[in-house]
Amino acid sequence: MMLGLALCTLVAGVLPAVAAWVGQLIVDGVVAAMEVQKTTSAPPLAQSLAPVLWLVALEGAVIGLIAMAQRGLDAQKSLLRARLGHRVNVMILQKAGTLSLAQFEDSELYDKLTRARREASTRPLGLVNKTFSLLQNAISLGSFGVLLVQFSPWALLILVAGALPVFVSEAKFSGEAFRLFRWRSPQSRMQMYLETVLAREDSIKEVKLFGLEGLFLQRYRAIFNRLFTEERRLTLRREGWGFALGLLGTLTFYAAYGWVVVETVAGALTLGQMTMYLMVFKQGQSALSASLTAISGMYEDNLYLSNLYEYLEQPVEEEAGTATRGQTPGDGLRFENVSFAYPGGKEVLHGISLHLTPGQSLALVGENGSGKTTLIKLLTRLYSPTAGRIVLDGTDLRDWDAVALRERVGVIFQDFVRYQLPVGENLGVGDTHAFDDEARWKHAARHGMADDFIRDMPEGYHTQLGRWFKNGQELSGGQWQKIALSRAYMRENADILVLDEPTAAMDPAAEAEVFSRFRQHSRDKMTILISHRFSTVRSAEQILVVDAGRIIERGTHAELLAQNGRYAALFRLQARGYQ
Ligand SMILES: Nc1ncnc2c1ncn2[C@@H]1O[C@H](COP(=O)(O)OP(=O)(O)OP(=O)(O)O)[C@@H](O)[C@H]1O
Repeated sequence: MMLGLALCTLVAGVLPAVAAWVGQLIVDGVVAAMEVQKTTSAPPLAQSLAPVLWLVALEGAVIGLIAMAQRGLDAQKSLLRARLGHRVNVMILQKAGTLSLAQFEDSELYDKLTRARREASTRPLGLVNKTFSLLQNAISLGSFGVLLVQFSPWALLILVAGALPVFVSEAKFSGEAFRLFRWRSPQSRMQMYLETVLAREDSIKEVKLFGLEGLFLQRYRAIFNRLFTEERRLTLRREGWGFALGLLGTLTFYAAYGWVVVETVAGALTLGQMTMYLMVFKQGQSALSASLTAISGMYEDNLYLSNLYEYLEQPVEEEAGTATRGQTPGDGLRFENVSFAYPGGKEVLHGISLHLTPGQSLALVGENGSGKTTLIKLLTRLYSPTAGRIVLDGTDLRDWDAVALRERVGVIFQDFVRYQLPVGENLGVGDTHAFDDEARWKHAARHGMADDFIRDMPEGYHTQLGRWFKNGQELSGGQWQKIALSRAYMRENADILVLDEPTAAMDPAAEAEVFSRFRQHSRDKMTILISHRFSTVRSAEQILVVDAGRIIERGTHAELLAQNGRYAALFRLQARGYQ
């Protein structure tokens, strides 16, 4: 493809000069033929016409070739655009996959990612296109130069002098445009966010009911107006200067025009040469300004690409661990004096210690924001403790091989993802090895109590979920939770199962059933359950009460009731509600 591009560029670059030269031959040929026809001993008309007509045909052929090369260039460029855009997008997404959760939550990095994505498909291609356009125009310019120098080297100089000021101002404004783009990037992100809220099915319900359209749209407009003021200022200045300095180009053209006319009338140039020089000067001017525009455009593209490089070169945490087995298999999971603060935040977990042996069940209870989910994020190594350590089978989590660890832990978070995919694949994501395995989907769905309603769906396990795609079905909150639960059952090899509020949206009968199945299924596994419902928590072998990042009570349900502390108080409160 690159070879084709280079060839077409060469042809499209050289031929315009050839066309101008043939044009000169034609005019001179015509003038000569007319002279001959005026004499008394004129040969037959056809004889004088033939050479000129051949030249006309040649000119036609050259123009045809230029058109062909130009088309060839366009076709190859648009294919390149598709491929290059895709390649860059894949690079961006691949990189996103290696970033840690903490990096994702860092707004500055997120900003880089969004900016990179927004410019991804256009800038790299722009750079390639401009390189070829520069090459093509430089070749044209070179060949025009060869012709023009024969008239006068001064003409060449005038040509260059006329174009330079526009170039300098363009380069300056490119830099300014880029700085503006960077400056407004947080606001643009807010705009994108508002667009999402106003136009996506998952938020539109609330937006409508609360009547937020006007409010959000107003905010959207306000951001636009603020950004637009800056943009208008820059555009007006850019175009104003472009026009004023561009006039210089027109001026030099007409000066050269006058000069060529004078020379022709004085007899130094033939009519054909005059036509050729005018054409060469005109086209040379546009080739030169196209080259210079390409250079300043390349500079601008490079500025934007620097943002892409910055993002791609973002250091990622090394996954240094290699252990696939623990030092003391069967020891289970230990938190040893673990404390944690989110990056840039204050400490949210303080000195947490716990021990969970294989086959044991643990429940975490505590107020909103007490740190339960955070504890699970540490266990799954989405974050690392700021102090203390977490040990699985005698080996620090940090020393575990990432894949081996992932295989052992199955987690369903409160805010599990509702994939806009067929229902079967929504289960399959629970185990990438069995992503397409229908038998495993069904097995998991039976455990998670999702099998019944899935079979009633129009296309069973192949029914599309969500509203983004054709025939997508929406599920109820409880049904979604059953899907999430089944997803956890897909992880057959995991021996640590974590459910973070898995049944909040289920009806009581379903919830009771879910837990009796869960216990049966996970007899030999370690289970951690987070719930605000004491009916689900009470049967756990170990219950931890978390308060403001500390474990304040621990024991079985009976022990905790006997202690008559926070747990007992909360339990009675909830029990009273049911009486
Ligand atoms: N990504 C985050 N970055 C910074 N702080 C966070 C983040 N996630 C949670 N926090 C803070 O950490 C604390 C504990 O949050 P966590 O989600 O662990 O609570 P929780 O006990 O699971 O609450 P809930 O019962 O509401 O689910 C809260 O004060 C919260 O503001």
